[in-house]
Amino acid sequence: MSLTEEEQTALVTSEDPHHPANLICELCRNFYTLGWVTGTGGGISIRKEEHIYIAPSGVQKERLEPHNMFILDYPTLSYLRRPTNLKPSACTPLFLAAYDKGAGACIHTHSQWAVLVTLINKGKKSFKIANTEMIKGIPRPSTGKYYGYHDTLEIPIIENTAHEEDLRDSLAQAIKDYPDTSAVLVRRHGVYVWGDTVWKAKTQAECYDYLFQLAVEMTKLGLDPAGPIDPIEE
Ligand SMILES: CSC[C@@H](O)[C@@H](O)C(=O)COP(=O)(O)O
Ligand SMILES: [Zn+2]
Repeated sequence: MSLTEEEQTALVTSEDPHHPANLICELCRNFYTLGWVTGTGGGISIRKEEHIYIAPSGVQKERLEPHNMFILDYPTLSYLRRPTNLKPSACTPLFLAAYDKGAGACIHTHSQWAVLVTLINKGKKSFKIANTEMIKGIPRPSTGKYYGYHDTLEIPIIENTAHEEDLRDSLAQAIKDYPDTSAVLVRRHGVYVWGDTVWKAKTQAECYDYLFQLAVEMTKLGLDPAGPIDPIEE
């Protein structure tokens, strides 16, 4: 299905700040200030009905414009819009793995806290944290609710590859092996976080980044992020 130039332009032109083409630009500017998408790394993709919006590859994410966006028809995966002078993000196959899980949006950060938490868990295939308030910001699909304060949150860690797109199979496998997760850590690289909506993906990414930083700082203090609550001395 090929669209006319005018039809393609209409898909990325809107005054609505919540339009995916506008929202990707705004959120990347926000995420840049957090150190999540610096140096062209990281990004976000948003699904609107059968259209998936994807930013171009190798560009400064904090300087994106709505007319830079690629649009994929889902699930046919045919491009409805391909800016001629750009390539789609190398994260595209990984974003698609999240959409296959039913996501409404997927965020990829290069947060240093995500990288460090994979290093304090070197040799391990997952990161665990428990008994921490912000765990309650993460949904638990098997219960249809959210994790509780006393739950143990477990996030899979996959090994990085030379090229982003080569992560797809191991990320898809991690999603299958951890049905209650909404994030996959990539060792020495960053994290992918997805949510039912762009706002859930955003708040979940914020909760995860908080938990990653807390785990790193706890470990520096000799505390176990997945440890029990200490008894109160009478
Ligand atoms: C600084 S290079 C970073 C990339 O290799 C990759 O890890 C990344 O997250 C962004 O890929 P991109 O294709 O630019 O969207
Ligand atoms: Zn990356």
